Amino acid sequence: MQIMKAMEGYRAYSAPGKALMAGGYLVLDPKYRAYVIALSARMHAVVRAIEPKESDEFEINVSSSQFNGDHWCYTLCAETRYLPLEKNQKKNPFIEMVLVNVFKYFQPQRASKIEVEIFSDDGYHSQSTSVTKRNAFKQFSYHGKSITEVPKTGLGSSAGLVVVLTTALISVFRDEMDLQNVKNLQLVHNLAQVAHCQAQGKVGSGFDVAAATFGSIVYRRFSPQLITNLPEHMDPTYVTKLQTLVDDINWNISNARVSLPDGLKLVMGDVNSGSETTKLVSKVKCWYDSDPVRGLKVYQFINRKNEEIMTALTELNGLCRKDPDKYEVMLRALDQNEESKIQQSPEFSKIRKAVQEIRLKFRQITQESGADIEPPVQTKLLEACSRLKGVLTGVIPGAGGYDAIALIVTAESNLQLQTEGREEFAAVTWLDLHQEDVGVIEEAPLHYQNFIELT
Ligand SMILES: Nc1ncnc2c1ncn2[C@@H]1O[C@H](COP(=O)(O)OP(=O)(O)O)[C@@H](O)[C@H]1O
Ligand SMILES: C[C@@](O)(CCOP(=O)(O)OP(=O)(O)O)CC(=O)O
Repeated sequence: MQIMKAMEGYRAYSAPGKALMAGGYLVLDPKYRAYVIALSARMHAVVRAIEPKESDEFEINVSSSQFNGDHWCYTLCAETRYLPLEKNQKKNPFIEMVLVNVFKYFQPQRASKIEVEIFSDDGYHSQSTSVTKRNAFKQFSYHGKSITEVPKTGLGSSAGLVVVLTTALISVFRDEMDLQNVKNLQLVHNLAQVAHCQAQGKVGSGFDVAAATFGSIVYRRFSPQLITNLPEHMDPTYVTKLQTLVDDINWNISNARVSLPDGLKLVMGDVNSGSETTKLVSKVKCWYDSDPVRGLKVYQFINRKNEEIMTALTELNGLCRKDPDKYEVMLRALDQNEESKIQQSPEFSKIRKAVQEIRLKFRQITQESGADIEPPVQTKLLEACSRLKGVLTGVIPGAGGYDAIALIVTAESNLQLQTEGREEFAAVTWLDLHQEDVGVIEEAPLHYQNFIELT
């Protein structure tokens, strides 16, 4: 009772990370669709508005205490058109751009102090020297370094942060924030895309923000001009243009919810190095532009294969509902690595063949563009993985490179056990993650209290 009282006025939200299983590079163009899996690693925000304030200045304190006690303290007010100022000139462009856009969109007048606590699940960062703290509901890792210094695994921490923080702040300005309501999700998504693009200083495809909002989806992007056409923040027309963009314009994105077929799960293996997506993207763009006719042909080929994968996954979803016995036999064949039986399943064969063809094309692009999309060491690793029991297929998700690998495997398989002590898997840490259907959700504020260090 005492605790419940102390939690009054708090709200909590979480949003998932992502793995782009099919559609890397192509998804930058609205012509092509991508298959995006939302992950169980989540970013969390607990928010409380303490009203009202004597002055007309809002004060927004954001803390991320897992990262050596990181915190940012912003002030802003209507007179300065909600330009956020950080007390100690500490930079966090993602937090800053969320504040700019949410405040400009809502134009709140009655100043208040707002406190937000950010938490992030383990999957987002390498955990080498962290300390675990837990309560009865959740546990988080605490690092001795600041957020910019802890190595990332590439699951989309900034997109998760932007989505969850946007949601938390909207909940301060809106009484109703039901996240089952599509309109509310669209509001979160649109504001978060604008903030994320502005913070990154570029317009990516936005699949990470879409997955953090909507969950596992087949995604088609918005036209980049929707965001690049916005004027500067201080332009007097920014507010109305932002409001129109967020509320009235059809972004034409696709975000149809998907789920891996029953009995299959996603496994991610961190290879502990990482790649710079921006550099890879610009090298691939140069390659494409050097011969656009050929580039288009290659993209169209890869796109057909991406679509084949998506169709086969849908067919598997149907099969496991219509003929669960047959489906079960197929899964057991995968579990036992019985090649002749696996080949009798047209869906499994289609997925494996399409992935092989896509990977082959990306290896060619790797050679021709100099962008390490599938470097030989990752090819070797994926080949070794494909020989393990229970593995349907595997890719280097997203932009590829030296990032984590993603495998689709049977729910029963245990890769940790199969790979332990084996030389060819020495570089891999299997991440404790799974696919999740849903995007941003409301959480119980009570679950984020009184964390105790494990000894
Ligand atoms: N837990 C967190 N607390 C505060 N800021 C965070 C957190 N996680 C991510 N960020 C912000 O996102 C940035 C990382 O974004 P980015 O380089 O795009 O990585 P990613 O690929 O994981 O999204 C950090 O430098 C920081 O500004
Ligand atoms: C090349 C891309 O299509 C996919 C990149 O996927 P990653 O998952 O590698 O992305 P980051 O988290 O931004 O590093 C670019 C894009 O879609 O924006």
